[in-house]
Amino acid sequence: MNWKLGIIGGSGLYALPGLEGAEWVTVETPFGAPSDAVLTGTLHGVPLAFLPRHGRGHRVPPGDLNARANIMALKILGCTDLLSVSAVGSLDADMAPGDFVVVDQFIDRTRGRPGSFFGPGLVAHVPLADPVCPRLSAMAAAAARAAGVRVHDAATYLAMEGPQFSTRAESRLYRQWGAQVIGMTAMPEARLAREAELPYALVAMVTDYDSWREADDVDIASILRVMAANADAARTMVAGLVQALPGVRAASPIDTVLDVALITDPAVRDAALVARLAPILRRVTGG
Ligand SMILES: CSC[C@H]1O[C@H](OP(=O)(O)O)[C@H](O)[C@@H]1O
Ligand SMILES: Nc1ncnc2[nH]cnc12
Repeated sequence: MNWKLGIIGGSGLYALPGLEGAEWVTVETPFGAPSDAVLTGTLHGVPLAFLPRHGRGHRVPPGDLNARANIMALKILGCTDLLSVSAVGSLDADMAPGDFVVVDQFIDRTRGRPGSFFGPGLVAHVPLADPVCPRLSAMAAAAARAAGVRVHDAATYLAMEGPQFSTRAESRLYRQWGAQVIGMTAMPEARLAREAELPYALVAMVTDYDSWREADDVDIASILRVMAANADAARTMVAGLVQALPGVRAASPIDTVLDVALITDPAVRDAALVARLAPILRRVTGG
């Protein structure tokens, strides 16, 4: 088995019961501490590493998430692929609370969040035209369907800064932009996963209709109710997904994006930043 699936659990998904050899592991990263310890173990023979995005008990607000540490921790643990699970509001009348939406595009409206592992002294420009992994997304969609959930196979996710929900005018504007679901966390997470050469899929669980639909104004109490039901379905989806993984993981083009993305001449690279990025650069530099 050459898969190791990293799972980032969003609002309502703070643990993954039923793992064999389950252990909460504390991981330090060169970018600081992730949101919490990482639950490791195997499920149906597949190694998993589960990180509750906001920490157990939901302590970290979206704008304070250390997404670099979260992604780096899963990279350090040897994850090959990342499945992210998030609660979202719907901007599309057809995407109803309780539905799962497999996101394939993003509009990033977050502000001031550290959005790259790279920086002065080591510049990389990874492609992001197709920001998610089609293979993992398709398998997650199939597993969600098998879990009895209504699934939408593609959608654009608008990442807002939060933590407040959108005004009605913002919500209407995002609909005009073609966004179909809205959340506060998948960016810069998805772009960092790409920089870390980790194929990433996002299953968004619809909890509400956001603010554009006046009859169904978003409120946290109803979100929490839907989230509880969604979380059970998400756990069933994960169990189905790991059982459907092919025995041998074929290489993905995302595994090697840094081969062409790193632009800084090795002679002038910043040694300290190179060292900080060791878990990501090891494959490229052979170190
Ligand atoms: C509890 S509703 C708002 C909250 O839920 C989503 O978090 P996540 O993506 O981690 O499931 C949304 O982005 C907000 O952070
Ligand atoms: N309406 C909404 N806006 C932003 N994030 C959300 N997460 C769940 N519902 C949301």
